[in-house]
Amino acid sequence: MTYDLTPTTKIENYEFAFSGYQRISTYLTEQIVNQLKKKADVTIAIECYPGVDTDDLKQQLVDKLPVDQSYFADDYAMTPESLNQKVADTVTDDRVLGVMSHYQVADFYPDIKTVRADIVTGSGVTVVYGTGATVLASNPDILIYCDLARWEIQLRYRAGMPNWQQDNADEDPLRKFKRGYFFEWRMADRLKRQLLPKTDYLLDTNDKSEPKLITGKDLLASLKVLTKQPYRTVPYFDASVWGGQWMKQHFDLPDNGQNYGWAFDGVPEENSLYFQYGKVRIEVPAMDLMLTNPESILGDRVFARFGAEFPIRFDYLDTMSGGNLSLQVHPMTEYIKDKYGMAYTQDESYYILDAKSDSSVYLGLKDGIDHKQLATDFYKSAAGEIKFPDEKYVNHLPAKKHDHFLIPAGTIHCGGSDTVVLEISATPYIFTFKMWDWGRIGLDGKPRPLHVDEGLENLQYNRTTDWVQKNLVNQFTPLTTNSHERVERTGLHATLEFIDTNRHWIKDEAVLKTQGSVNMLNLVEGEEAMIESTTGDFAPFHVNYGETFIVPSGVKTYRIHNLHPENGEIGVLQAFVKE
Ligand SMILES: O=P(O)(O)OC[C@H]1O[C@@H](O)[C@@H](O)[C@@H](O)[C@@H]1O
Repeated sequence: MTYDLTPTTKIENYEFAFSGYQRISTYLTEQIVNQLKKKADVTIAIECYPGVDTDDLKQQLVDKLPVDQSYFADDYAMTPESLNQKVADTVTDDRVLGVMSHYQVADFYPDIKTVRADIVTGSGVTVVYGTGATVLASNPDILIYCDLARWEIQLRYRAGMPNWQQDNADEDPLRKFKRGYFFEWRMADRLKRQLLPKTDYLLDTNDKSEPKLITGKDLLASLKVLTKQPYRTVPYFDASVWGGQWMKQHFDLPDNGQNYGWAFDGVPEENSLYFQYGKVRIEVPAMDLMLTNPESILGDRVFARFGAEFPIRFDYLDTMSGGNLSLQVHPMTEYIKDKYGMAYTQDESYYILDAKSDSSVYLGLKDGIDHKQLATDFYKSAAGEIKFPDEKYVNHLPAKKHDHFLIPAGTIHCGGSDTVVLEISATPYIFTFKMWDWGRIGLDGKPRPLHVDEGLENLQYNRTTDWVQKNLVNQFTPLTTNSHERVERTGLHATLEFIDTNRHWIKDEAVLKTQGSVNMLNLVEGEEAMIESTTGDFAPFHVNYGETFIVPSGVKTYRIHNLHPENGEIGVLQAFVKE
């Protein structure tokens, strides 16, 4: 078996799952007719995640229903000019970074009394659709939620989709993404959290030509299933200026004509989930699970600390036959809080999944360097006057398979070429202050944005060679050894980072504890393994080499079974939030 690109949870008992607008509109028409037998006036609200194709929705669904009047919610939102004024502090002028917004969708509908009254008094069948439909029609007879995954939104941005209420089809996709990340998705997720528990139907609009409809109850029941068993998110892959060829070969990825640098496999804020209902497969954002079941997934302790946010992120950085990442720094906790409104920072680590003889990691400063000169050289290299003399300032360390480099925020770092990194980090991932990008241009033909000022403000000058070796490189502590397994703690940094990682080398089988936290794991050595319930509560769950999987806190204990003991030990990396 190779890496599964479409991990799917099969749902056995469900009411129905329809695909295609025709089938969906026929069904909804029947529901409207049924409602009309009970009452004279029926209101339907179709709430849309920003990015849903509302023209399509109108033509293919709204116009096909027996409707007396329809309202496109977005038409009643404030003008783009007023909206931009209102969110200027959140969106900012930076190309990459904004400030986490506190907005609610309703904040952008300041003047809707009249239309609300019209909707309430309208006779016959009224449909309100768009982002903010439920702000206009807050108590509909039928509520439909149109969902869309973040990766699909990003692909649509790149293909020219504007942001919500904007006319920015041609804008830099980095800026569109920033607007989504800091503003639109936060606001939409807040509304979604209120609506999912009461929605009558979920419309999956990821595939424009083949939308799918299930009941809200079935969605909630399906999400509940995942709170009691291991599961995987649907991975996605993206090219990068430094990207490599390893994932293409090892994960059997389609040829994209260039490279794959990134794999998002274990970023619950961005990835999605697949559920199978008979012949119909539904895709929903993995955020839906967080928004509806945060305590069961995270565990009380982690939920109390992070709220409905999944705090651990696994992703891949593949530079095999590619280039170096940028030389970079992440913000310290106080800085990210004060400047970007984030509750915790981008603490990281690089687990080396595969390497060549020349693989390396840049980590921490050298001893005895001149700090002023360092800053001058960063500015000069940013201005294109010199090539940054990294060998003068930054440690360049050899990296081999199964090494683990810890990268608490404030530490200068960079992954070298010819390396496959499994990044095991805190969830934030765009707070990267690039300080030197090796003088190259990005895939879009422009230099990638540098943040030298911010980087210098956060650089920890005391993290030099000795400290780095003693604190950040292969800090392995043996925990237990028995006839079935060897367990070692491999990271992350003991006091500076909140994630712990244990590595289990399993001969035949071993029982793991969730440690009162959600667990995120990856099979870092061995072809395949089976995750089994110690209490018979879930069916055996199969994992292949390199797959990231999640075990909810409530599972408490689970067995990992080496399916090929004759081939030697398997290695499993287990991450959790430490006590
Ligand atoms: O920023 P580039 O050079 O693409 O580096 C790739 C990535 O490296 C990782 O360590 C993370 O810090 C990411 O936030 C970063 O974006």
